[in-house]
Amino acid sequence: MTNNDREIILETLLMVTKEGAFSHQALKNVLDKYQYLEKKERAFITKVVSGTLEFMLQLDYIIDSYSKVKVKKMKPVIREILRSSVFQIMYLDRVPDAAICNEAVKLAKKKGFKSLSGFVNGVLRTISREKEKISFPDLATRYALPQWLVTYWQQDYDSEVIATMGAAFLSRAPLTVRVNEGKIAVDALLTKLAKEGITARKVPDFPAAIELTEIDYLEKSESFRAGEFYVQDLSSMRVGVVAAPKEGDYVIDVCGAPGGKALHVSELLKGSGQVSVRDLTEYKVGLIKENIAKSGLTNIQARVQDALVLDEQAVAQADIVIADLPCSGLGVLGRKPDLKRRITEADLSELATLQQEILAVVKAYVKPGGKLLYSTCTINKRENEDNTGKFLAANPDFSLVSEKQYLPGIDPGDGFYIALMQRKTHG
Ligand SMILES: C[S@@+](CC[C@H](N)C(=O)[O-])C[C@H]1O[C@@H](n2cnc3c(N)ncnc32)[C@H](O)[C@@H]1O
Repeated sequence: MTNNDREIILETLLMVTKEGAFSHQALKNVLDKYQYLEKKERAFITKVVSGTLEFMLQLDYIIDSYSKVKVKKMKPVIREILRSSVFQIMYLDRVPDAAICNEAVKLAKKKGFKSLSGFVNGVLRTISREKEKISFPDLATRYALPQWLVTYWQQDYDSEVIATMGAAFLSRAPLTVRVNEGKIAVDALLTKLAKEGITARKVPDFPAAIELTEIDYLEKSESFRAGEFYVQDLSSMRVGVVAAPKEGDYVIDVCGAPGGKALHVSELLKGSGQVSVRDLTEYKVGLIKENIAKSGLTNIQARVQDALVLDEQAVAQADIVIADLPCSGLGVLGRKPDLKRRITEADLSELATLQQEILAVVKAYVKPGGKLLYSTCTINKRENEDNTGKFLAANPDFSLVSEKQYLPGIDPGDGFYIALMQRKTHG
């Protein structure tokens, strides 16, 4: 890889860590800006930027262990050069360590830090020499997790579970998609994808799911553009299965964008019934509408509706209400490196309160005898089990049918929580 690639990596990391950009946006911006890059170079830049951000909390520990100047006190350019180089030394074998050090030194000089090039060289060469001996003092550094989050989880999970989740977040999960069986059978899609050069296989216990590997750009797939499959994690597919809609059911999804779960439920209704999907803004509802159009499903409509505001027309109308609510997203930390650095403990409590407020409004839409499904993609008892417990305590006309927290590395798919409740037929 060229020094130019490394300069682009530096530019991208600075956009994220200094200017506060989201990592996927920063990466998209630079890859759009440098259109001339070859596919191999784009892949390298993406890998190093994503990996550096994902492992950052651990990389900083390593650098601090071998540098007199701590990461927090470093000039941003030097800090990002060191972080991305240490990521390569620790986790990529394509480039020899000596070349990584040389390129880092060259880049520091080019960026006007000639006086610090010896420092960069010294720190990186020491880390390269000592790398086999590096050990991590705790779960937070071992799995590149914020210390406050590990402490928070330790209230509810033992260290072994947290370690398993931490390892799962750092491993690359294959991309799972749900086959739109109204359009194509699973086996037929597998044959079609093979012809398109996409490697795919079925997932045990998830009849409509397939896993894709070695896929480079989804939009290139004709089947994807034709709406024959939809990108959806296994955990999220469980919502449709647990909701188990019956023929003719009327379903309201109160926080539905971009529409994954609602589309699944609409498909399970096999052309019968109706699904009303809502979200807060025109933009979000636009995303749902695009996905509905692509799916070819006709028993589903989308509209703007604030879930915190009662929709009088919907009171006692729904056989099933799906409340897949905004949450802290701790179950998908592996896919969202920004979240790890941004989320705070205060956010967790705020979200738990918002979820309670939404549930208190949307419960009214459930018919007597109907179901309320509450789900989140997080691992946090305050948002999950505690909220369900509070809801049931405040609403004796509802009872718990089932409840499960799915944990990454332990259950297939992302971390996820689903509670199914039922409204009593009378009283
Ligand atoms: C977890 S996501 C939903 C994912 C969706 N169920 C799916 O499967 O594709 C939560 C959604 O809640 C929406 N949201 C947040 N606050 C809301 C509110 N007050 N009313 C309606 N939707 C809201 C967000 O815009 C976001 O799209």
